[in-house]
Amino acid sequence: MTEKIAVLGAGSWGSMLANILTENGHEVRIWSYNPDQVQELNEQHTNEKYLKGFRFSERLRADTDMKAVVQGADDVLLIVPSQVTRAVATDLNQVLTELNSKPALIHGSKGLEQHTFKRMSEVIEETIASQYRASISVISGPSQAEGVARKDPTLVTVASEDLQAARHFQQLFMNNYFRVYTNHDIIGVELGGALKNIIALAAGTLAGLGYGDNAKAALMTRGLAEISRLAVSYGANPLTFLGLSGVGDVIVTATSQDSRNWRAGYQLGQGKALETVINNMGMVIEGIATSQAAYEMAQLTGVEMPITEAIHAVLNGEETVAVAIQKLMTREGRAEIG
Ligand SMILES: NC(=O)C1=CN([C@@H]2O[C@H](COP(=O)(O)OP(=O)(O)OC[C@H]3O[C@@H](n4cnc5c(N)ncnc54)[C@H](OP(=O)(O)O)[C@@H]3O)[C@@H](O)[C@H]2O)C=CC1
Ligand SMILES: O=C(CO)COP(=O)(O)O
Repeated sequence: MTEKIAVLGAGSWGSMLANILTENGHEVRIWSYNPDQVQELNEQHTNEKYLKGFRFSERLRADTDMKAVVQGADDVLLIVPSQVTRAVATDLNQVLTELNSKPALIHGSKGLEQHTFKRMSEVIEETIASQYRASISVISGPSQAEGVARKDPTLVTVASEDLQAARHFQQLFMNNYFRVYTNHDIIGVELGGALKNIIALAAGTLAGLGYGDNAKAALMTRGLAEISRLAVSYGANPLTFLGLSGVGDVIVTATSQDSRNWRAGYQLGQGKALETVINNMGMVIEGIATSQAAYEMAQLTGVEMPITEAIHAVLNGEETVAVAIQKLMTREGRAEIG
Protein backbone atom coordinates (compact mmCIF):
# COMPACT_ATOMS: atom_id res chain seq x y z
CA MET A 1 0.00 0.00 0.00
CA THR A 2 1.33 3.45 -0.90
CA GLU A 3 1.62 5.83 2.06
CA LYS A 4 2.25 9.57 2.27
CA ILE A 5 5.36 10.06 4.38
CA ALA A 6 6.93 13.25 5.75
CA VAL A 7 10.64 13.17 6.59
CA LEU A 8 11.87 15.99 8.85
CA GLY A 9 15.61 16.47 8.42
CA ALA A 10 17.62 16.26 5.20
CA GLY A 11 21.11 15.33 6.39
CA SER A 12 22.83 12.16 5.28
CA TRP A 13 20.52 9.75 7.11
CA GLY A 14 17.24 11.65 6.68
CA SER A 15 17.75 12.01 2.93
CA MET A 16 18.88 8.38 2.54
CA LEU A 17 15.88 7.00 4.46
CA ALA A 18 13.61 9.29 2.43
CA ASN A 19 15.13 7.84 -0.74
CA ILE A 20 14.55 4.24 0.42
CA LEU A 21 10.90 5.03 1.14
CA THR A 22 10.53 6.73 -2.26
CA GLU A 23 12.13 3.76 -4.04
CA ASN A 24 9.69 1.52 -2.14
CA GLY A 25 6.87 3.34 -3.96
CA HIS A 26 5.72 5.74 -1.23
CA GLU A 27 4.95 9.41 -1.72
CA VAL A 28 7.67 11.10 0.29
CA ARG A 29 8.28 14.77 1.07
CA ILE A 30 11.35 15.88 2.95
CA TRP A 31 11.71 19.02 5.04
CA SER A 32 14.87 21.05 5.48
CA TYR A 33 15.28 24.57 6.86
CA ASN A 34 17.92 25.27 4.22
CA PRO A 35 16.42 26.68 0.95
CA ASP A 36 19.62 25.97 -1.03
CA GLN A 37 19.51 22.32 0.01
CA VAL A 38 15.81 22.08 -0.91
CA GLN A 39 16.54 23.56 -4.34
CA GLU A 40 19.46 21.17 -4.85
CA LEU A 41 17.34 18.13 -3.91
CA ASN A 42 14.45 19.20 -6.17
CA GLU A 43 16.49 20.30 -9.18
CA GLN A 44 19.77 18.35 -9.16
CA HIS A 45 18.44 15.39 -7.11
CA THR A 46 21.64 15.48 -5.08
CA ASN A 47 22.63 16.38 -1.51
CA GLU A 48 26.36 16.83 -2.05
CA LYS A 49 27.35 18.11 1.38
CA TYR A 50 25.85 15.07 3.12
CA LEU A 51 26.04 12.24 0.54
CA LYS A 52 28.71 12.95 -2.03
CA GLY A 53 28.05 11.61 -5.51
CA PHE A 54 24.64 10.07 -4.75
CA ARG A 55 21.69 10.71 -7.03
CA PHE A 56 18.27 10.67 -5.37
CA SER A 57 15.00 9.49 -6.85
CA GLU A 58 13.39 12.26 -8.91
CA ARG A 59 10.11 11.45 -7.16
CA LEU A 60 11.47 12.68 -3.81
CA ARG A 61 10.27 16.26 -3.22
CA ALA A 62 11.79 18.68 -0.72
CA ASP A 63 10.32 21.79 0.92
CA THR A 64 11.29 24.38 3.55
CA ASP A 65 7.66 24.60 4.72
CA MET A 66 7.12 21.97 7.44
CA LYS A 67 3.33 22.35 7.30
CA ALA A 68 3.24 21.65 3.56
CA VAL A 69 5.43 18.57 4.08
CA VAL A 70 3.34 17.17 6.95
CA GLN A 71 -0.08 17.95 5.47
CA GLY A 72 -1.86 14.70 4.58
CA ALA A 73 1.05 12.53 5.80
CA ASP A 74 0.18 9.07 7.19
CA ASP A 75 3.62 8.83 8.79
CA VAL A 76 6.24 11.29 10.03
CA LEU A 77 9.94 10.39 10.36
CA LEU A 78 12.02 12.75 12.54
CA ILE A 79 15.68 12.53 11.70
CA VAL A 80 17.70 15.47 12.93
CA PRO A 81 20.68 15.59 15.33
CA SER A 82 19.56 14.58 18.82
CA GLN A 83 20.27 17.96 20.43
CA VAL A 84 17.75 19.66 18.10
CA THR A 85 15.08 16.94 18.16
CA ARG A 86 13.13 18.76 20.89
CA ALA A 87 13.07 22.00 18.88
CA VAL A 88 11.96 20.27 15.67
CA ALA A 89 9.36 18.18 17.54
CA THR A 90 8.02 21.39 19.10
CA ASP A 91 7.51 22.84 15.61
CA LEU A 92 5.92 19.57 14.52
CA ASN A 93 3.51 19.75 17.45
CA GLN A 94 2.45 23.23 16.29
CA VAL A 95 1.95 21.97 12.74
CA LEU A 96 -0.05 18.91 13.88
CA THR A 97 -2.22 21.17 16.05
CA GLU A 98 -2.97 23.43 13.09
CA LEU A 99 -3.65 20.46 10.79
CA ASN A 100 -5.47 18.52 13.52
CA SER A 101 -3.80 15.30 12.35
CA LYS A 102 -2.34 12.25 14.06
CA PRO A 103 0.23 10.49 11.86
CA ALA A 104 2.29 7.47 12.97
CA LEU A 105 5.62 8.73 14.34
CA ILE A 106 9.11 7.24 14.04
CA HIS A 107 12.58 8.67 14.56
CA GLY A 108 16.07 7.54 13.60
CA SER A 109 18.32 9.76 15.74
CA LYS A 110 21.07 8.19 17.84
CA GLY A 111 21.75 10.29 20.88
CA LEU A 112 20.60 11.35 24.32
CA GLU A 113 19.43 14.82 25.27
CA GLN A 114 22.07 16.74 27.20
CA HIS A 115 21.32 17.32 30.91
CA THR A 116 18.01 15.36 30.92
CA PHE A 117 19.58 12.11 29.52
CA LYS A 118 16.27 11.52 27.76
CA ARG A 119 15.98 9.10 24.88
CA MET A 120 14.59 10.62 21.68
CA SER A 121 11.25 8.79 21.93
CA GLU A 122 10.85 10.31 25.42
CA VAL A 123 11.64 13.79 24.07
CA ILE A 124 9.09 13.35 21.26
CA GLU A 125 6.47 11.92 23.61
CA GLU A 126 6.91 14.91 25.93
CA THR A 127 6.77 17.44 23.09
CA ILE A 128 3.90 16.25 20.90
CA ALA A 129 0.48 16.55 22.53
CA SER A 130 -1.11 13.16 23.18
CA GLN A 131 -4.09 13.81 20.88
CA TYR A 132 -1.69 14.19 17.92
CA ARG A 133 0.36 11.04 18.42
CA ALA A 134 -0.02 7.33 19.00
CA SER A 135 2.98 5.17 19.95
CA ILE A 136 6.45 6.24 18.86
CA SER A 137 8.87 3.94 17.05
CA VAL A 138 12.62 4.12 16.41
CA ILE A 139 14.65 2.78 13.49
CA SER A 140 18.20 1.86 14.46
CA GLY A 141 21.04 -0.55 13.73
CA PRO A 142 24.26 -0.82 11.71
CA SER A 143 23.48 1.41 8.76
CA GLN A 144 25.99 3.92 7.45
CA ALA A 145 24.12 6.07 4.92
CA GLU A 146 27.06 5.76 2.52
CA GLY A 147 26.74 1.95 2.62
CA VAL A 148 23.01 2.11 1.90
CA ALA A 149 23.80 4.47 -1.01
CA ARG A 150 26.00 1.67 -2.42
CA LYS A 151 23.14 -0.79 -1.77
CA ASP A 152 25.29 -2.74 0.63
CA PRO A 153 22.86 -5.32 2.15
CA THR A 154 21.79 -3.54 5.34
CA LEU A 155 19.89 -4.88 8.36
CA VAL A 156 18.20 -2.64 10.90
CA THR A 157 15.59 -2.93 13.62
CA VAL A 158 12.43 -0.97 14.34
CA ALA A 159 11.53 -0.85 18.03
CA SER A 160 8.33 0.23 19.68
CA GLU A 161 6.31 -0.62 22.75
CA ASP A 162 3.52 -1.14 20.21
CA LEU A 163 4.59 -4.09 18.06
CA GLN A 164 1.87 -3.35 15.52
CA ALA A 165 3.41 0.07 14.92
CA ALA A 166 6.86 -1.54 14.60
CA ARG A 167 5.50 -4.01 12.03
CA HIS A 168 3.87 -1.14 10.12
CA PHE A 169 7.23 0.63 9.74
CA GLN A 170 8.99 -2.66 9.02
CA GLN A 171 6.73 -3.05 5.96
CA LEU A 172 7.29 0.55 4.82
CA PHE A 173 11.09 0.34 4.88
CA MET A 174 11.80 -3.29 3.81
CA ASN A 175 13.22 -4.01 0.36
CA ASN A 176 15.85 -6.27 -1.20
CA TYR A 177 18.83 -4.24 0.07
CA PHE A 178 17.32 -2.95 3.35
CA ARG A 179 16.00 -5.62 5.70
CA VAL A 180 14.11 -4.64 8.83
CA TYR A 181 13.51 -6.61 12.04
CA THR A 182 11.22 -5.60 14.90
CA ASN A 183 12.08 -5.35 18.59
CA HIS A 184 9.89 -4.66 21.59
CA ASP A 185 12.76 -3.21 23.66
CA ILE A 186 12.73 0.48 22.73
CA ILE A 187 14.89 1.39 25.75
CA GLY A 188 17.66 -1.00 24.71
CA VAL A 189 17.46 -0.11 21.01
CA GLU A 190 17.64 3.65 21.64
CA LEU A 191 20.37 3.38 24.28
CA GLY A 192 22.37 0.97 22.09
CA GLY A 193 22.18 3.34 19.12
CA ALA A 194 23.24 6.34 21.20
CA LEU A 195 25.93 4.81 23.41
CA LYS A 196 27.79 2.94 20.66
CA ASN A 197 28.89 6.34 19.33
CA ILE A 198 31.18 6.69 22.36
CA ILE A 199 32.87 3.40 21.47
CA ALA A 200 33.16 4.51 17.81
CA LEU A 201 34.91 7.73 18.89
CA ALA A 202 37.30 5.72 21.08
CA ALA A 203 37.98 3.20 18.28
CA GLY A 204 38.81 6.00 15.85
CA THR A 205 41.14 7.54 18.42
CA LEU A 206 43.06 4.26 18.82
CA ALA A 207 43.36 3.94 15.03
CA GLY A 208 44.57 7.54 14.76
CA LEU A 209 47.26 6.73 17.27
CA GLY A 210 48.37 3.75 15.17
CA TYR A 211 47.11 0.97 17.45
CA GLY A 212 46.07 -2.29 15.77
CA ASP A 213 43.53 -5.08 15.78
CA ASN A 214 44.08 -6.34 19.35
CA ALA A 215 43.33 -2.88 20.71
CA LYS A 216 40.28 -2.56 18.45
CA ALA A 217 38.85 -5.91 19.58
CA ALA A 218 39.55 -5.09 23.23
CA LEU A 219 37.83 -1.73 22.98
CA MET A 220 34.77 -3.02 21.13
CA THR A 221 34.27 -5.94 23.53
CA ARG A 222 34.76 -4.04 26.77
CA GLY A 223 32.94 -1.04 25.30
CA LEU A 224 29.91 -3.19 24.57
CA ALA A 225 30.13 -4.59 28.11
CA GLU A 226 29.97 -1.15 29.71
CA ILE A 227 27.29 0.38 27.48
CA SER A 228 25.04 -2.64 27.95
CA ARG A 229 25.66 -2.46 31.73
CA LEU A 230 24.43 1.14 31.77
CA ALA A 231 21.46 0.38 29.50
CA VAL A 232 20.35 -2.60 31.62
CA SER A 233 20.40 -0.36 34.69
CA TYR A 234 17.89 1.83 32.80
CA GLY A 235 15.63 -1.14 32.01
CA ALA A 236 17.02 -2.46 28.68
CA ASN A 237 16.90 -6.14 27.78
CA PRO A 238 20.54 -7.39 27.79
CA LEU A 239 19.81 -9.56 24.73
CA THR A 240 19.20 -6.42 22.66
CA PHE A 241 22.96 -5.77 22.99
CA LEU A 242 23.69 -9.02 21.14
CA GLY A 243 21.54 -7.72 18.28
CA LEU A 244 21.63 -5.15 15.49
CA SER A 245 21.44 -2.06 17.67
CA GLY A 246 24.05 -3.44 20.10
CA VAL A 247 26.98 -5.45 18.79
CA GLY A 248 25.89 -4.81 15.18
CA ASP A 249 26.10 -1.04 15.46
CA VAL A 250 29.30 -1.21 17.53
CA ILE A 251 30.90 -3.24 14.72
CA VAL A 252 29.94 -0.85 11.94
CA THR A 253 30.67 2.45 13.66
CA ALA A 254 33.83 1.30 15.42
CA THR A 255 35.34 -0.05 12.19
CA SER A 256 33.88 1.92 9.27
CA GLN A 257 35.73 4.89 7.86
CA ASP A 258 32.30 6.20 6.80
CA SER A 259 31.41 6.74 10.46
CA ARG A 260 31.58 10.39 11.51
CA ASN A 261 32.24 9.33 15.10
CA TRP A 262 35.11 7.05 14.05
CA ARG A 263 36.54 9.74 11.77
CA ALA A 264 36.33 12.34 14.55
CA GLY A 265 38.14 9.99 16.93
CA TYR A 266 40.78 9.27 14.28
CA GLN A 267 41.58 12.97 13.94
CA LEU A 268 41.70 13.38 17.73
CA GLY A 269 44.14 10.45 17.87
CA GLN A 270 46.30 12.23 15.32
CA GLY A 271 46.47 15.20 17.66
CA LYS A 272 43.91 17.58 16.12
CA ALA A 273 41.98 19.88 18.48
CA LEU A 274 38.34 18.98 19.13
CA GLU A 275 37.10 22.30 17.75
CA THR A 276 39.00 21.75 14.48
CA VAL A 277 37.60 18.23 14.21
CA ILE A 278 34.01 19.47 14.69
CA ASN A 279 34.46 22.30 12.16
CA ASN A 280 36.03 19.98 9.56
CA MET A 281 33.25 17.40 9.85
CA GLY A 282 30.31 19.69 8.97
CA MET A 283 27.95 16.89 10.08
CA VAL A 284 26.80 15.77 13.49
CA ILE A 285 29.21 13.81 15.74
CA GLU A 286 26.65 12.43 18.18
CA GLY A 287 29.22 10.70 20.41
CA ILE A 288 30.51 14.00 21.80
CA ALA A 289 27.27 15.05 23.52
CA THR A 290 26.38 11.43 24.30
CA SER A 291 29.66 10.79 26.11
CA GLN A 292 28.87 13.73 28.40
CA ALA A 293 25.35 12.40 29.06
CA ALA A 294 26.59 8.82 29.61
CA TYR A 295 29.35 10.03 31.94
CA GLU A 296 26.75 11.83 34.07
CA MET A 297 24.38 8.83 33.95
CA ALA A 298 27.20 6.56 35.14
CA GLN A 299 27.99 8.93 38.03
CA LEU A 300 24.32 9.00 38.97
CA THR A 301 23.74 5.26 38.86
CA GLY A 302 27.17 4.08 40.04
CA VAL A 303 27.60 1.94 36.90
CA GLU A 304 31.25 1.42 36.08
CA MET A 305 32.10 2.90 32.62
CA PRO A 306 35.89 3.28 32.38
CA ILE A 307 36.04 3.78 28.58
CA THR A 308 33.33 6.44 28.70
CA GLU A 309 35.19 8.15 31.55
CA ALA A 310 38.39 8.09 29.51
CA ILE A 311 36.73 9.57 26.41
CA HIS A 312 34.99 12.17 28.57
CA ALA A 313 38.32 13.20 30.14
CA VAL A 314 40.00 13.46 26.72
CA LEU A 315 37.16 15.47 25.15
CA ASN A 316 37.15 17.86 28.10
CA GLY A 317 40.92 18.36 27.88
CA GLU A 318 41.45 16.82 31.33
CA GLU A 319 43.74 14.03 30.07
CA THR A 320 45.83 13.28 27.02
CA VAL A 321 44.87 10.19 25.05
CA ALA A 322 48.14 8.52 26.07
CA VAL A 323 47.44 9.05 29.79
CA ALA A 324 43.82 7.87 29.38
CA ILE A 325 44.98 4.64 27.73
CA GLN A 326 47.63 4.02 30.38
CA LYS A 327 45.02 4.50 33.11
CA LEU A 328 42.67 2.01 31.42
CA MET A 329 45.43 -0.56 31.00
CA THR A 330 46.69 -0.34 34.56
CA ARG A 331 43.34 -0.53 36.37
CA GLU A 332 43.15 -3.17 39.07
CA GLY A 333 42.58 -6.70 37.68
CA ARG A 334 38.95 -7.82 37.50
CA ALA A 335 36.77 -10.80 36.64
CA GLU A 336 35.60 -10.56 33.04
CA ILE A 337 31.97 -11.48 33.70
CA GLY A 338 29.83 -10.34 36.62
N1 LIG B 1 24.44 9.32 8.70
C1 LIG B 1 24.23 8.05 9.02
O1 LIG B 1 24.78 7.13 8.38
C2 LIG B 1 23.33 7.71 10.15
C3 LIG B 1 22.88 8.67 11.05
N2 LIG B 1 22.06 8.31 12.07
C4 LIG B 1 21.57 9.29 13.03
O2 LIG B 1 20.65 10.16 12.37
C5 LIG B 1 20.62 11.44 13.03
C6 LIG B 1 20.75 12.53 11.96
O3 LIG B 1 22.03 12.30 11.40
P1 LIG B 1 22.46 12.71 9.95
O4 LIG B 1 21.34 12.86 9.01
O5 LIG B 1 23.52 11.76 9.58
O6 LIG B 1 23.09 14.14 10.31
P2 LIG B 1 23.76 15.23 9.37
O7 LIG B 1 24.73 15.98 10.19
O8 LIG B 1 24.19 14.58 8.10
O9 LIG B 1 22.52 16.16 9.00
C7 LIG B 1 21.76 16.78 9.97
C8 LIG B 1 20.71 17.62 9.27
O10 LIG B 1 19.89 18.26 10.26
C9 LIG B 1 19.89 19.66 9.98
N3 LIG B 1 19.73 20.44 11.19
C10 LIG B 1 20.64 20.83 12.10
N4 LIG B 1 20.08 21.58 13.07
C11 LIG B 1 18.78 21.70 12.73
C12 LIG B 1 17.68 22.36 13.32
N5 LIG B 1 17.79 23.07 14.44
N6 LIG B 1 16.48 22.27 12.72
C13 LIG B 1 16.35 21.57 11.58
N7 LIG B 1 17.35 20.92 10.96
C14 LIG B 1 18.55 20.98 11.54
C15 LIG B 1 21.23 19.90 9.31
O11 LIG B 1 21.20 21.14 8.61
P3 LIG B 1 22.51 22.08 8.56
O12 LIG B 1 23.71 21.19 8.40
O13 LIG B 1 22.23 22.95 7.35
O14 LIG B 1 22.52 22.84 9.84
C16 LIG B 1 21.30 18.70 8.40
O15 LIG B 1 20.52 18.87 7.24
C17 LIG B 1 21.77 11.41 14.04
O16 LIG B 1 21.26 11.18 15.31
C18 LIG B 1 22.62 10.22 13.59
O17 LIG B 1 23.29 9.59 14.67
C19 LIG B 1 21.64 7.02 12.24
C20 LIG B 1 22.04 6.03 11.38
C21 LIG B 1 22.90 6.31 10.26
O1 LIG C 1 24.90 5.19 13.43
C1 LIG C 1 25.48 5.12 12.38
C2 LIG C 1 25.56 3.87 11.59
O2 LIG C 1 24.83 2.83 12.17
C3 LIG C 1 26.14 6.33 11.83
O3 LIG C 1 27.23 6.61 12.61
P1 LIG C 1 28.05 7.98 12.45
O4 LIG C 1 27.14 9.07 12.92
O5 LIG C 1 29.25 7.77 13.29
O6 LIG C 1 28.39 8.13 10.98
